[in-house]
Amino acid sequence: MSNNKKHVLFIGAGRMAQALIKGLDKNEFAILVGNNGNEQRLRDIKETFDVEITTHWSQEIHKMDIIILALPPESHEVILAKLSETISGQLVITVAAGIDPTYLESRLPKGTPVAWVMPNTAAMLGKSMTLYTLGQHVSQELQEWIEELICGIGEFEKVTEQQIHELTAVTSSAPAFIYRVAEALEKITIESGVSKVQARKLVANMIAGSAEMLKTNVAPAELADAVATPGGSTAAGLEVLDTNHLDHLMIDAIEACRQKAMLQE
Ligand SMILES: NC(=O)C1=CN([C@@H]2O[C@H](COP(=O)(O)OP(=O)(O)OC[C@H]3O[C@@H](n4cnc5c(N)ncnc54)[C@H](O)[C@@H]3O)[C@@H](O)[C@H]2O)C=CC1
Ligand SMILES: O=C(O)[C@@H]1CCC=N1
Repeated sequence: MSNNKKHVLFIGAGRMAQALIKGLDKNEFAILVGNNGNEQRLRDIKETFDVEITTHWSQEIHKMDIIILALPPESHEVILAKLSETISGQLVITVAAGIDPTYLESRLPKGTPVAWVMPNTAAMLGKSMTLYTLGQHVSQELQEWIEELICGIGEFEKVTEQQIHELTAVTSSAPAFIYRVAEALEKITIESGVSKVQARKLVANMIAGSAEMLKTNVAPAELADAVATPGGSTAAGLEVLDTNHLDHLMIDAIEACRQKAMLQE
């Protein structure tokens, strides 16, 4: 390990930890991964991502610069209590829905620098849309570390604590909504007699192209209008979506995510 690398400990080795580990620049960060005792999972991660693992993470805290909590929200209480016994100024980051800097600061020693980073699973391809916000004790240098960490996994925006509470559903949960849409379209595509591979290519590239169009900053309604030739076929499909209030369905789905995240603290 080069001494110039920042030493990062992941506590939690599930899907989000793995997405982040895959996306992070190993030239910048020396990664150590621990969990709550699933040693096979740790061995798999070591083999897959070529990182270090530990079965006793609490003994490694003093060597770390950054600690990333990639745990279920409800596991934080216990882990933060354990962490408090050994921590001495390291930066603590959580990626958990509903666990904000105020929560972290109230359970860690006074003055501990903390941050809330909200990525999505596209981190594993360096394509996450990540939100972040800082606690009260994060220096300019530590903020730069955080941005170095998250720029490796995609795009990011600094927002307020309240905004992460509200927008986790959009940037981190809603990818699952898009995958549901993709699943339905793939099924329909396969019914036309193309192979699964062809169906994936058609649907994935259609969604990727649409995302690129959105990035041009033209309004979604205008983009939809441009697809819907007057008197043409697309308008008939849009009418079905509008009559069935796709927008209301989306609001309800986002609200359900928000309510659940609030209950998890
Ligand atoms: N999956 C996603 O797309 C996103 C997840 N998140 C957040 O990431 C966190 C983890 O979610 P996933 O990776 O999806 O869940 P997961 O169930 O795949 O992984 C959770 C990991 O935490 C470990 N763990 C649980 N309790 C522990 C404890 N007491 N000590 C040490 N390790 C413990 C488990 O062994 C497992 O490795 C959650 O807080 C979630 O809100 C945030 C953004 C997106
Ligand atoms: O489903 C969850 O609870 C996590 C948080 C946002 C995305 N996945």
